Amino acid sequence: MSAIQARSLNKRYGSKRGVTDLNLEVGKGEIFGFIGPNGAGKSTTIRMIMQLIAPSSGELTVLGSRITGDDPKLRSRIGYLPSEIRLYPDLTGRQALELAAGIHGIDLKKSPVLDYAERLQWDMKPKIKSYSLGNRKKLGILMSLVYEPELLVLDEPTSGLDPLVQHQFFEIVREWNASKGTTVFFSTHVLTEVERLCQRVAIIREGRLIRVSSVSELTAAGGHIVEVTFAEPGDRRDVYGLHSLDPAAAFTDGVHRMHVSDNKLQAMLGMLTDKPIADLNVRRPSLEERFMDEYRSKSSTEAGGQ
Ligand SMILES: Nc1ncnc2c1ncn2[C@@H]1O[C@H](COP(=O)(O)OP(=O)(O)OP(=O)(O)O)[C@@H](O)[C@H]1O
Repeated sequence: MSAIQARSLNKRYGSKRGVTDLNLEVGKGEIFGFIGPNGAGKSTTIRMIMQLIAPSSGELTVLGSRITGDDPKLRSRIGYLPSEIRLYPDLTGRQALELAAGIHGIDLKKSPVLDYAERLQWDMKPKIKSYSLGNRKKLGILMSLVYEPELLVLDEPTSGLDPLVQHQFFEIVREWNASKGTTVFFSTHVLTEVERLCQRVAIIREGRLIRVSSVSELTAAGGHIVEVTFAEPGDRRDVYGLHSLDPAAAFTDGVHRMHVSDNKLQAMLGMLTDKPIADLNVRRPSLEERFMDEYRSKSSTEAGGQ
């Protein structure tokens, strides 16, 4: 059974689009990334999953329940981290966490969340109103985990966290997913996070899903990046005819950079064998580079009127 299933899901805000014809399936136990630029529709999708806003049309099923209205029982099975956290300002961090645990009949002292608080270097004594953005975020993360939900829905969980804490957070999510089989659906702008953590990823742009695939497929399908520094200085693209294999071959800071499909790699390397090479790097594109490619290709398709 899927953890999340959307069929022809639409959300309009008056005449403005939120998301359009969204079809998405997230399997139970998956760690699923949801990426796209500002205003793409990530939070809109997440808010529909959390029943905070109603779809304009289409079907949405979460943990086997079709969403038709307010379903508090279903919501209590989902841990949610909103992009902007609003909490009781006069409670201390610990009191807020105790409150969240108590509502679900959980004894905070026996919960792994206290250990996670330490790993996230979170000070639970101050009042929430004195917390920095990062500390608020940590509290939000811990509150989403405290009652051991079946599904974690996280809207940009790492924004405002420093790199060490981000790393700890991802370790915790990975452990939680592995030990409890919790499904994780999270939105982010940080593609390296998706690459490190997710099995699959959906890319949304201007309210429409433009791709859903495994992270490895997305990077593998992108051919190879060949970066060459020649022993002779300066731009050698014309001299060595590099444009014949990649018309968009670039030259920056002494490095020639080509993007070639898998079936042209052999020809590219063959062409380089008799050239004076000082450094050569052949690699799969990063998710970020693939993501930019996806964007460019969709933009040019649309620009072509299709
Ligand atoms: N309450 C609202 N009223 C009107 N329009 C809205 C509302 N919320 C979102 N929108 C519009 O819906 C579209 C999708 O916004 P959404 O917040 O879902 O994007 P997002 O991908 O989460 O962006 P970001 O990365 O900036 O958080 C945008 O065009 C936005 O302006």
